[in-house]
Amino acid sequence: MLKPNHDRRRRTISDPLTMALIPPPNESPIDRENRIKAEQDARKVSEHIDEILRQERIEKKKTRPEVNVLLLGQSESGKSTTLKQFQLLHTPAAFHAERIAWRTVIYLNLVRSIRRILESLAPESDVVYDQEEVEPTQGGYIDITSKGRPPDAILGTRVPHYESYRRRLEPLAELEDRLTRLLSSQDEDEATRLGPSPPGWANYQPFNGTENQPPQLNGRLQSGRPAPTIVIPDSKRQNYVSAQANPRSVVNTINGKEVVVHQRHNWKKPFTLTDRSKSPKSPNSGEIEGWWEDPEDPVHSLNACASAMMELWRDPNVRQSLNEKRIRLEESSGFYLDEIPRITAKKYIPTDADVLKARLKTMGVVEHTFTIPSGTNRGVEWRIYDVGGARNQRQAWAPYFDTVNAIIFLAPISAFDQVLTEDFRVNRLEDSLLLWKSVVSNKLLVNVSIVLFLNKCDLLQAKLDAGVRLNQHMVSYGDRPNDYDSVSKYFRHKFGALHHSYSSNKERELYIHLTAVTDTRRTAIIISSVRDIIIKGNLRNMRLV
Ligand SMILES: Nc1nc2c(ncn2[C@@H]2O[C@H](COP(=O)(O)OP(=O)(O)OP(=O)(O)O)[C@@H](O)[C@H]2O)c(=O)[nH]1
Ligand SMILES: [Mg+2]
Repeated sequence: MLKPNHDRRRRTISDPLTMALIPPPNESPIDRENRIKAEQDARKVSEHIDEILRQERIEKKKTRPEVNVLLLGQSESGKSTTLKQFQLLHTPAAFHAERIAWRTVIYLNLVRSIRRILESLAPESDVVYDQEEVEPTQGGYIDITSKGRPPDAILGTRVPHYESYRRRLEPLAELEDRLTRLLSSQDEDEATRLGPSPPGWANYQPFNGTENQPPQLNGRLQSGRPAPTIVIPDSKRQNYVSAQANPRSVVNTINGKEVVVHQRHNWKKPFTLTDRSKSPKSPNSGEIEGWWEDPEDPVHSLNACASAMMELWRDPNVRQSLNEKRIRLEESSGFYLDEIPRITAKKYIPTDADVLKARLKTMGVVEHTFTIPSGTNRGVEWRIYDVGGARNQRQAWAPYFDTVNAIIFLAPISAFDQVLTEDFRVNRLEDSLLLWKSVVSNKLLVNVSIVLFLNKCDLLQAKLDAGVRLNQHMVSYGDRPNDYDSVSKYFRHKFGALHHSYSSNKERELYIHLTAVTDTRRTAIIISSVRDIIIKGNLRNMRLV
């Protein structure tokens, strides 16, 4: 029950501050004037303190901003893989929850590797074509050539059990079609496809493996080969797919088109566990415990072909034939051929490493946000933008240049002997160098921190160890040693020198890392250091503004 009023008043005036502010009952006019002046002074001091605190809050907000990072680089340079590493490091629970969705992509990557092998072994490919004999307007082109070898050497690579492999692996054509349709966005445009022939195709001289003939095009060094994708002539493609196959599947599975993920297309949704496969299952409800109980699931076709796939990949004749054609599938994106039993198992769940290796081309811009949970930069919000790197995607980059604080540029230095998928005339490394030059010299990016990842160092090492010589593709390398240390040092210097000469900001410090962004442990260390560098650069730039 409430006490009477006087009680409450007693409590109030027992408060020392209130007591102090109550004027004495016998206050003289002079005392009153002094008291009012003192109160006004005290109010001014208090207001001044309030203003200082307000300014401090504004400053604090300024120094704990959100950081916008843009991942740049050509297609297949490793941008999306770097984004996956950021996710794995900062939002591991979400990353793990999505692992199952990557199963479909991994299946497709595996099936495409098998198709590449079969296409390269097709008897039609044994026919000796000279580049000049191929009529580019007919859409038929071959990137296997006899140049430098006698035709009978090629005929000698015919694989004994080819027909049997082809027949046993035929169900994969339908599976590839199904997976492709499930994953593809509908709005992929022309230039991201491998066919028909790009303009000037007839000028392209495929990598012929001879030491004394780096191919020249338009007066520039244009050596290399496309990513290990074998394209066989349209007229000869039917052999891979059974005559009974759905005509649509013929189109989808053999047009060489790479599957693309578009930001508007939520491709992961259909592949996460569905209502039908929730666990635990309830009897007679039609629910199933897992996808492996669903007879429609792609795993069944894949699992049924597992032993044929393994035999094909382990067949010494097949390996020899691939070697002769200089097809190194081990270096290609989405390589799972060494792990067929694990990947095709009915209850297969992708590991972190599998997800990092999975290849799905990006179209448009994908955004990922996270907040740093601990340490000096705790609470800072990061926005990372992953863009498509193919040539027809690069116009989407510029709108981000106004607001970006830092760029992580990826240059895959193992690609010195490869050409762009979207333009067979252009060497990948040359494209990376040109792109790098245009980024560092861009005036809009004058205050942006730049970190350079010289990526795919693991593949570079393997390639050099396999005897591929850099100076056959980059004459400027001269007769320096063809080992990893010398080559990586050379690339570091080359990219550094371009930054030094063309940077729009002469004060800007460049941070270069030799990376293999599929390697989680090493990449986590690099990402932490990059994070600190970016934050530091960001603060410095804010003081300059
Ligand atoms: N071995 C190896 N593979 C890598 C490395 N970095 C990326 N990859 C693989 O290369 C493929 C292409 O990488 P992505 O991250 O998809 O390339 P991207 O730059 O996003 O390509 P776009 O989306 O077309 O612009 C994937 O299969 C990756 O797993 C690396 O350092 N070493
Ligand atoms: Mg990507």
